[in-house]
Amino acid sequence: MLELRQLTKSYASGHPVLDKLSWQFRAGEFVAIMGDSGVGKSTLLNLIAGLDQPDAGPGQEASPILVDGVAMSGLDDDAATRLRRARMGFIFQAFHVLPHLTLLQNVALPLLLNGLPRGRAGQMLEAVGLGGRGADFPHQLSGGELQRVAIARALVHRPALVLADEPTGNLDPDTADTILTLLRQEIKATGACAIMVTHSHAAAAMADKTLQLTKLGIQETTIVNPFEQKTR
Ligand SMILES: Nc1ncnc2c1ncn2[C@@H]1O[C@H](COP(=O)(O)OP(=O)(O)OP(=O)(O)O)[C@@H](O)[C@H]1O
Repeated sequence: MLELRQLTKSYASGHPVLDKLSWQFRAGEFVAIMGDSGVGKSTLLNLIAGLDQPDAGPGQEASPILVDGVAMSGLDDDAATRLRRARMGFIFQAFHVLPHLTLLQNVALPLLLNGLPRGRAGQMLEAVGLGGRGADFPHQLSGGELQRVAIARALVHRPALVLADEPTGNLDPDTADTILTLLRQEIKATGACAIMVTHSHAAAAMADKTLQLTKLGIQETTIVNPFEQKTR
């Protein structure tokens, strides 16, 4: 569904943050990405989202990011926007809930932009526990409630690829658990792939697999939920 081929990203300072990263993400898979602060997790998500560009030029892979076999680097701005809008859902800090729209309108936005029926917006608000709040405006919500709106909006149009950067960062453990269960159910129901960057072991334990990003590259690792460990 998503393939990274020798993906490399350097900032002006020179040394690559991501150095020839290769991985295949499959449809229906919920993957957590963990790693030390500054190792490049958000950079990786931004590149996949097309919000930032990988290194290009001699010695670099020509198509380092493929979505359903389509090279992101081969798309012009319009085509990249269409792909993002139709096929991706974002749970990023940068994609804030829009302040002048009601919660229902915020969640319905991806449906509107994709020409889809808007009925599912109300269902998604309900699924994140905000069923009665559709007419409210974002300023009336707590940080955690806003995050739930962002999650409903990211999933409402059944995207093939969900990208989440610390989606449960400002949620209490119970709400985080409910939200990740919902994310998981959605992925399993729609066959989407979700990639979640997190520092939380409890969140990572909800994923099918956890990848550890280090300076040396990316590799699968085993996460044990500390709350589920048996005491002897
Ligand atoms: N726009 C930028 N210009 C220059 N350097 C950047 C830029 N964005 C990120 N970096 C650097 O790239 C490295 C990786 O940053 P990134 O935000 O991807 O890390 P991260 O793993 O997500 O960290 P954290 O867990 O703290 O959020 C850091 O050293 C950061 O300073």
